Amino acid sequence: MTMKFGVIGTGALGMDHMRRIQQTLNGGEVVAVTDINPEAAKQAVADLGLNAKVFPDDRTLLAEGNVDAIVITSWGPAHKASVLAGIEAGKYVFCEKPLATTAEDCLRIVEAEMKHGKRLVQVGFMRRYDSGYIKLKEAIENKFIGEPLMIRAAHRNPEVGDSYLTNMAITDTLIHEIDVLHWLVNDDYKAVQVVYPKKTKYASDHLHDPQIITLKTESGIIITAEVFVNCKYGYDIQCEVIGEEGIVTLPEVQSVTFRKDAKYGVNLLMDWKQRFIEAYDVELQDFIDSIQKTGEPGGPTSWDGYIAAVTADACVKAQESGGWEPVTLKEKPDFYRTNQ
Ligand SMILES: NC(=O)C1=CN([C@@H]2O[C@H](COP(=O)(O)OP(=O)(O)OC[C@H]3O[C@@H](n4cnc5c(N)ncnc54)[C@H](O)[C@@H]3O)[C@@H](O)[C@H]2O)C=CC1
Ligand SMILES: O=C1[C@H](O)[C@H](O)[C@@H](O)[C@H](O)[C@H]1O
Repeated sequence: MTMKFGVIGTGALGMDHMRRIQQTLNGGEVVAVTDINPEAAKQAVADLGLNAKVFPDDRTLLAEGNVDAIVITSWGPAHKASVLAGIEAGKYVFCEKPLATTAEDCLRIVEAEMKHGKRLVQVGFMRRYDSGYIKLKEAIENKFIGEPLMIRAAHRNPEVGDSYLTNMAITDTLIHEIDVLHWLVNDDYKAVQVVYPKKTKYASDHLHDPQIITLKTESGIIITAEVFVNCKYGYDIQCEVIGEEGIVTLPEVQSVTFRKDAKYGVNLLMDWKQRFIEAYDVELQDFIDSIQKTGEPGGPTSWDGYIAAVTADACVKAQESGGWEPVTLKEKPDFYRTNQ
């Protein structure tokens, strides 16, 4: 049975997801699209050769698009309304990060999904599907390094534009580490702190860059995560878990080693789109397969989206205060207590 998708937001990632649904994955088809820029939606249909109808907005698409599921790849502030509309219509929802821009709005989504009575929502935290992070999690779960004690992470972009603001280092960029790192060690965050090292000359006047975020978990693990979005040299994601008996490190991106012009080295990526390209495929294929097999998506839930939002809120507060800020989560509902 082919899953009929409606896509809300036909920009960069929307195009990527439509392309993978149509050309790479099994069991899905894009039959409806919408964008606040209607020309962008029409162009997407033409460029991808879709047999899809363009709708004026998400609600009309849900009402008339004859879809089984929606993919939300609009701007973050628009996600909440589309997620709630999808749940109200009883449709499955794949929502790109963030689930919503505030913890309060994530709770509204949690309440709506629980009221509906079964899980409909998967959040696009694709690093959980990356083979490197999966290998890290397996090593930790198998006690290969003993108990994890510390994590050192780095999220580096070659450069960002003037529209990139200090808080986006948390809400847009670190949000990936916020989700994947507590999943990695199966622990909750307790408190966070942000410090600003010496600023790079390549950062806009208004932007603190780099930033170092320290996260403390309930079991006492200390995570230091560097966000450096004008590092110039490449798009570089690092993660090292230090345990009682050893260390496990996220594998480097595969590249040929070269010897040329009296140099020896490897190529680094410059574009985030390539770094987790397989994980994007796997997360969406899992969304399709899990729904067809169990009637529910199997990936990161609305509750994971809530955890990320609460933690991000604390980090943004810590950017201002310079001190430790608590991460205070509500009790996890049984509705979301499934093995992931
Ligand atoms: N998982 C990941 O690694 C990544 C996730 N993202 C997330 O994906 C989402 C989209 O990001 P990009 O594609 O880079 O942005 P983009 O700006 O390229 O595309 C967003 C599109 O959504 C449209 N849009 C905005 N509000 C809308 C609304 N209310 N209804 C319908 N369309 C609307 C815009 O017109 C635009 O065409 C963001 O939430 C972003 O955080 C983006 C990059 C990577
Ligand atoms: O979600 C993303 C991308 O996946 C990159 O990892 C980040 O660097 C970027 O800021 C954000 O849009």
